[in-house]
Amino acid sequence: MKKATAKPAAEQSELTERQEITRRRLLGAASAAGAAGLVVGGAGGAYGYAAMSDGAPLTSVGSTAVPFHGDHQAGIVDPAQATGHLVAFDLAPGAGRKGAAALLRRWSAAAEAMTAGRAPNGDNQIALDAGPSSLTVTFGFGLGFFDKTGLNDRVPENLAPIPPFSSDALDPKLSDGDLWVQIGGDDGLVAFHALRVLQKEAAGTATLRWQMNGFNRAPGATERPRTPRNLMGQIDGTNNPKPTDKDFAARIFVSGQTGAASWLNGGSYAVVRRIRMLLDSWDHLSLDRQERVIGRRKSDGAPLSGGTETTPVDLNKINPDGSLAIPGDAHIRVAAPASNGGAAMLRRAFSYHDGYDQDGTPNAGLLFVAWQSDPFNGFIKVQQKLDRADGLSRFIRHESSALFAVPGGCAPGEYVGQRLLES
Ligand SMILES: C=CC1=C(C)c2cc3[nH]c(cc4nc(cc5[nH]c(cc1n2)c(C)c5CCC(=O)O)C(CCC(=O)O)=C4C)c(C)c3C=C
Ligand SMILES: [Fe+2]
Repeated sequence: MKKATAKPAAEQSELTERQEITRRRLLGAASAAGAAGLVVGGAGGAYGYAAMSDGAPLTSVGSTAVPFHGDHQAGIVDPAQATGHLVAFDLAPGAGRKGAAALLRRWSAAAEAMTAGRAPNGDNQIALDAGPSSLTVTFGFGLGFFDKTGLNDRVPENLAPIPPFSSDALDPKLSDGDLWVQIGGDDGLVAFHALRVLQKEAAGTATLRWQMNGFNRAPGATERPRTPRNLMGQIDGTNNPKPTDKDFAARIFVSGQTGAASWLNGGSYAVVRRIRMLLDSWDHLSLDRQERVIGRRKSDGAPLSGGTETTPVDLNKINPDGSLAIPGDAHIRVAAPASNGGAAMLRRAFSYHDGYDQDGTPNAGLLFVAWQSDPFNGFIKVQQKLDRADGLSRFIRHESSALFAVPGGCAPGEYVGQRLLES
């Protein structure tokens, strides 16, 4: 990383005139390219960052920074980046509340520096030449965290084990965990750098339980910002709740908690499921069958009830032959809030590919991350329905599962989770 060059938004006035001009140009170019291509950070927006060493600005990809500080942690509302690492740790015996607090303080300091494009303490220089590249680092707590830190009386009521589903094929070694870190960045080295730094900071306090590596399309790969595609080739993420929806904050972020769980206000719950795609079976389906399994066209994501990608789905539309335009077991029918008493979540996924099994089948699929203020009225309710009735079930396998309480964001000088660990 270029040392000590990126500034948090509050310190923008310290930028040199040249940096400021470049920053404005980057922001102007980004807004001209369309809002969908911009990150929206926890504190109210990404800022273009012109890291300078020899007078040349970084590209817009490298120079874009997502503020670490804010009401909510970054990495929830921002578009998923090109590279993602999901990592779970278990607290070491004896680490306790004091050790956990010190770790969160170290992690927050390192994350704050790296997301602003600065080198963290004891840097390993993996990302030395790069700007922040939309790096986000998001921290969450699993049920075991509260037990090992003696904070059982502060467990929020919705942080309960996810019930089993009939189609589950879960690997316990790849599930759960005391602490969770989600890292996302638009540059692979920047994301790996963050992973290594945080892993080193954990030494002696927490051990790695599982790690999953994911990816998405890189910014600039399409002629205009588009909804991501998954490894089945579908446009995936269209009907997510939008920050402009009037109930968006209530659906995604925890609020109104009093007493023991008030530390979680401004936070959220993350459900993490590694879902393998049975791609060989999927590829045998005709395009027509594939589209009817989801209920949308593959080419442009338009619902089979008509229109374009963003046209509202008409679940009641009947074809001329009397059949439902969106089949009865189509994924979007079964998953829709209208079919689940209004239950909704914000899906922010990465694809993964971990090589091939011995029989040649690809070990690939979706690192599904769903954000909601109440997992029982979000992921769990919808998955209970999908488990019974989704036409997509035959082509996917849930292999890992975890639920984390994700605290709200922190202010400068604070660390993530401080309200829990120090009150
Ligand atoms: C429990 C929740 C969900 C799981 C698990 C899930 C897995 C999964 N989904 C796709 C592909 C698509 N999903 C789409 C829409 C969609 N999916 C869910 C929930 C889960 N998906 C919801 C709530 C919705 C929105 C439904 C609606 O209101 O219309 C789509 C269509 C495009 C979109 O709206 O995002 C695709 C494609 C895969 C491949 C998958 C597991 C691997
Ligand atoms: Fe889905």
